[in-house]
Amino acid sequence: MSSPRRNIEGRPLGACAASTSSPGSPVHGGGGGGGGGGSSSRFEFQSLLNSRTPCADPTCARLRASESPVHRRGSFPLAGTNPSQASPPLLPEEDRLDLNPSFLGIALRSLLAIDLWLSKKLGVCAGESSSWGSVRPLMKLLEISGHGIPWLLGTLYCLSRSDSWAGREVLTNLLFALLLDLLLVALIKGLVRRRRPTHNQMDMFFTLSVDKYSFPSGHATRAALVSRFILNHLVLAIPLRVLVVLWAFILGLSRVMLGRHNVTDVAFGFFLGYTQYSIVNYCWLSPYNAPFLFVLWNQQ
Ligand SMILES: CC(C)=CCC/C(C)=C/COP(=O)(O)O
Repeated sequence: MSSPRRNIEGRPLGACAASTSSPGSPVHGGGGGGGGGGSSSRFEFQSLLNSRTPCADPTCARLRASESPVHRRGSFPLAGTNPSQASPPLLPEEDRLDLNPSFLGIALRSLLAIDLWLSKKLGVCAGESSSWGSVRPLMKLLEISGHGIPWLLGTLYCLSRSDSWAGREVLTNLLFALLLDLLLVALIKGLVRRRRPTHNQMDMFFTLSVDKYSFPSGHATRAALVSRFILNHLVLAIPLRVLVVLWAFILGLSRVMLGRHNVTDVAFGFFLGYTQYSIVNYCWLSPYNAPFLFVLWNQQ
């Protein structure tokens, strides 16, 4: 929301004084009982508020000029004409606010342009006729390996078969992690509403309505979350650990290669999944803090 413009004294700045105002009007600080000298800035303030027509007087012209983008930065000479009233050369408040967004805006736009360009370049399996179209079936197999349904069903199945407390505890937390992931990804997708790349074919297996949006990649969040979870809670030999990390990385890359996502969707997905694991670890469910859950599993 833009704040009302202010003059150098921090007062609200409306449009300029009317060139149509009579010499006796308060605009000129003359006549009508208006004061000269010491009270001129008060009249200037009134005139700024009361008129939106172009101005002729030089003080007002300077005020107008200060509002133009060319003059905004570093233009301070807006104080009253009396040198004793000169304010310190501070940037008007709205100028200080505007400098950052414009820099951020340029940086973001550049990042998005690079993102779109790179994603299009990497989308080599986006269709059967694409340059790597023959690898598409393999990429789609990878897609299923990171889909929410197999992970949820697999975890529930293992939970029903688990006969140790330790196993149940780990699986309960994996289930919690998967559900939290689905919720957060759906929430962010619904809020951000970034469309999938135009070269994507929407032929994905079992999607939710928010999955028409691409930011962040749900497969990437799951890949990061699940792989971090596995590495921390399963005792695996080194080659298997490397395989888990490779799976997560290739799954993320395959989202861009299939044309499902832009690079930033996947990058943010990895970050989100990594962070989600920290949340799950922080809220770790155990028979001590969530006994009802474990009693429930026991009754199965
Ligand atoms: C229906 C369930 C349980 C999960 C949906 C899984 C899904 C289709 C996610 C979309 O992933 P991307 O955002 O990576 O395309």
